[in-house]
Amino acid sequence: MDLAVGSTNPVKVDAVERTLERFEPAVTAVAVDSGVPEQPWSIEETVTGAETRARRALEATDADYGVGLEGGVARLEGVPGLSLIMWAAVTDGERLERGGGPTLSLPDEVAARLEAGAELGPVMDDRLGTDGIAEADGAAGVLTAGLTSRTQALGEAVACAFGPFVAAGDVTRTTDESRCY
Ligand SMILES: O=c1[nH]c(=O)c2ncn([C@@H]3O[C@H](COP(=O)(O)OP(=O)(O)OP(=O)(O)O)[C@@H](O)[C@H]3O)c2[nH]1
Ligand SMILES: [Mg+2]
Repeated sequence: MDLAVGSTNPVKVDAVERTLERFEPAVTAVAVDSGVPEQPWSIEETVTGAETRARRALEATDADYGVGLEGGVARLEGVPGLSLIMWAAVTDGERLERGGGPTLSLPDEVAARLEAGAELGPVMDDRLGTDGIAEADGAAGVLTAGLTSRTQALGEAVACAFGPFVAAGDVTRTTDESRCY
């Protein structure tokens, strides 16, 4: 099974490879424009970014599926403050499915800097004195003290978006006698 991921961020590629390893996919990372701001500021923008990445990754390759992953922030109804959200989208060129990943609250001082127009990754790096936390544990890992990680969290979104294709019987586990199709 060939997959095209609409990002060259190794955390996103890793999330796809780990979640779907049972299908032994050949994964190609494709740099694509998400079509949304660098820092998505709503569920809608985040979902749209994931969808656009999935479609453009598939268009750029002859993969079986395009996978898009987008992180964003949003003020969620019923949840105080600003939340980190993440969404995945998977398309086979005809059908597109979406899945959400874990959500967590961002510290008020981080929220204030994002409100002022900053991007989450750089803000986290500045707070932690790191370089490229978004391509490592991520805010998801740091803010949960390692109980999860950005890779693991994004992997849950991938599972929710790819699952419908598996449940529909479009994809089967690779074994000696059968193959993904
Ligand atoms: O430290 C972080 N931990 C996270 O858990 C996380 N989730 C999202 N972001 C940040 O939100 C913006 C859009 O995210 P994003 O989907 O564009 O990802 P990205 O920019 O890292 O990769 P990519 O654009 O090369 O695919 C970027 O500023 C990301 O840094 C995170 N930063
Ligand atoms: Mg980005």
